[in-house]
Amino acid sequence: MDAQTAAVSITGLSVVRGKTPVLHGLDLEVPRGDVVGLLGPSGCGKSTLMRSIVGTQVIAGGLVEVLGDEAGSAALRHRVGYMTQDAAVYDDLPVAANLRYFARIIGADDGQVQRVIERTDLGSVARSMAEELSGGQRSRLSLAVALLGAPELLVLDEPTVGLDPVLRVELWRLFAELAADGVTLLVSSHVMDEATRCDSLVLMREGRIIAQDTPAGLLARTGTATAEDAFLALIRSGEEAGAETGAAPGGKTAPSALAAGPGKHRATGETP
Ligand SMILES: Nc1ncnc2c1ncn2[C@@H]1O[C@H](COP(=O)(O)OP(=O)(O)OP(=O)(O)O)[C@@H](O)[C@H]1O
Repeated sequence: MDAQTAAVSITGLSVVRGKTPVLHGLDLEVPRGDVVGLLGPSGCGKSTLMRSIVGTQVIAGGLVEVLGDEAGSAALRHRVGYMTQDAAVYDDLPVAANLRYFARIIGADDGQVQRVIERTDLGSVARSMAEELSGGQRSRLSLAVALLGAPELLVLDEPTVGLDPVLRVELWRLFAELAADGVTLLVSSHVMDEATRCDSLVLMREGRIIAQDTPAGLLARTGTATAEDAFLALIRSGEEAGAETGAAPGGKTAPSALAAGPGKHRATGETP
């Protein structure tokens, strides 16, 4: 996969946060137009990987290329949307005013504000204060902010956390609609049952990618029925391989599934 087809191309990404090595030489390719699930237990490095992709993370080594440009470069400002775990909206502003504010910052017009309100089905609460929104509406407002500027890549950090199953299904339906329009989505979650909604899955553990495959491929390869069991089977096989070779557990247990490709640029970020 080259830069024409890959939305994200990462080679040898290492990140140290504080004094702790958090990512250990990751290789990753995200195909354009796919919904890619980034799954793994809390603390495994999902947010750090996402921050590296959107260019807000200082990296210790490696190459991160996004839509053919260096991660975090000005050329990507309108092409990449990022939704962090905490809703970054103003509680004391109405929904529409929040969106108009963020639209001004990136130079998007009011037509775009209207478009993302419709897209995220927030029309009925457009005049409500953000603090009055339900959890699901608040998540959709954060998503609406990320959608301003019509990004080609959406990086969504645990967008469904804290939502009930019905709202989660609604949000995943919206992700599928966006992907059908050609948007690439990288969506993190530690809810394994969301895996089935993705075109492909990236499983992480302890700062390493232990598998990248389609949901069906992952189940077939591990002989399991759920993503959760597949994850556990991969960990077990990694530990067994580690015991045989003397390698540390949690290392790459499925290197053949990793489609590493040549990144061209070194990513630079703003925060450690
Ligand atoms: N500012 C920081 N300084 C030092 N270590 C940090 C910092 N932020 C995160 N870490 C550590 O980096 C590791 C990866 O954190 P990260 O937030 O990327 O994990 P995550 O998989 O997204 O977790 P979660 O699912 O809980 O959000 C964790 O061990 C965490 O403690």
